[in-house]
Amino acid sequence: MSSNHLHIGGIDSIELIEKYGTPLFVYDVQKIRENARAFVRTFEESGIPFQVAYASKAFSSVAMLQVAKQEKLSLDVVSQGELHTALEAGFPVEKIHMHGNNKSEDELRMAIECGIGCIVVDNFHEISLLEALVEELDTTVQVLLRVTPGIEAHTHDYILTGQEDSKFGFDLNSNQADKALKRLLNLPRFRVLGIHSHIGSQIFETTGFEMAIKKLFQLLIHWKHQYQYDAEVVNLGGGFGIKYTESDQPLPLNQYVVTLTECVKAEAQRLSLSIPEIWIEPGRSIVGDAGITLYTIGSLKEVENVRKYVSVDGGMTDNIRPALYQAKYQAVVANKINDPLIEEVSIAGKCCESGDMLIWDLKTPAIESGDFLAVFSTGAYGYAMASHYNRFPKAAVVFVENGKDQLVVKREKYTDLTRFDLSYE
Ligand SMILES: Cc1ncc(COP(=O)(O)O)c(C=O)c1O
Ligand SMILES: N[C@@H](CCCC[NH3+])C(=O)O
Repeated sequence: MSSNHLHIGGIDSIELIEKYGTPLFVYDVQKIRENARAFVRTFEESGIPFQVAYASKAFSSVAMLQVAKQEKLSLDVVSQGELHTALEAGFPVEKIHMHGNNKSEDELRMAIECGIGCIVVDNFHEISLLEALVEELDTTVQVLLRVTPGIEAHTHDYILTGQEDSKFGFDLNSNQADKALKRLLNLPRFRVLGIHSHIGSQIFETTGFEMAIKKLFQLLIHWKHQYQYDAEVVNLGGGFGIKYTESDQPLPLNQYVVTLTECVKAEAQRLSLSIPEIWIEPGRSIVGDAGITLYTIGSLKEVENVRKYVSVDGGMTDNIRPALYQAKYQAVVANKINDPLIEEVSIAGKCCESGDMLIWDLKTPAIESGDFLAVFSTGAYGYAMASHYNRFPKAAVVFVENGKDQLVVKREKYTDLTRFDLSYE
């Protein structure tokens, strides 16, 4: 173990590189557990019945979902593939919630047939599909109604979801949500558990959540008076921000829950409504800061008086976020963590795209080819959004915990890339 090497979960990152190669995603499992427990513990302290559903879109793999299961979380899936992964992981199906703005009949059938806990209904087309399916399968289904509360959270436009002009959910202002509820209440095979709203992702302030809660409670009191309908569940979605760089100032995770539960209690009291069960769906805030990506540094190019490009053996294929959202990341040279920072470089990926840049203007020690770069907080929407662009095989994923490392997703081989190709001679 060298003191000049980055250690992750008590393990020397360079030893991990020697063992598994690069690019490599490494997750500190203890950190995942701490994040999950911060949410769960704070809910327990609030006295409000709750579910913390891990949004598996942030990082879905069998091992990850097994950790979520061990932490007694529920699960949010948005596709048949995510549901399949959950079932492979042995995740309790009654604790799985299914999302999606365009769920196919096949997806809905699979969800109902496996006994999913609840389907978050997004639109009228889906209600029709579900209606036919529950008749055909002679069964019942529990649903939440996803509404768009008309809140503009302060985050990147592409990760906003709660505004009126959105592809997700039933709009509150045009009475779509009322129409959907009325329709569902007339369908005896449907049990409407309550409502769902998700205002966006990577949100630091609690104001947006509080505004959403107020809007949702206005809806609940209206529904109570108008349709004698009492919601059992209010799902407030995910979106809790994490620290990527020094300029990010997220709240401690428990603080989000304290604010949400206090606001719920106050609204329920003000409107004389009983306190519903509160569900949340954090993804990024459970796995984001638990993941680090390790790369090998290859070519170096100096554009005189402009910048120095340092290229790594991954890039937009394992982390599309800088290209997609101008996301910023912090990184260190993993084999020189105590060396003085004397250079300023920009980290380029390996793809044939000028936009494949991971970090601009990073302060580093003197860099040489063969050094290793560790990019922090890549645990969410990194591997999950990985692609095969330029036919790069997907990276491997390793979990570290209690001083031990374990491969949990194998590195793809070149033969995996042509596995589905058929010849045309
Ligand atoms: C409906 C829903 N729930 C939960 C999440 C998870 O969000 P985050 O990873 O920001 O917590 C998302 C993604 O933004 C989402 O669309
Ligand atoms: N994928 C996005 C967040 C949106 C995900 C879910 N609605 C990100 O990397 O930040």
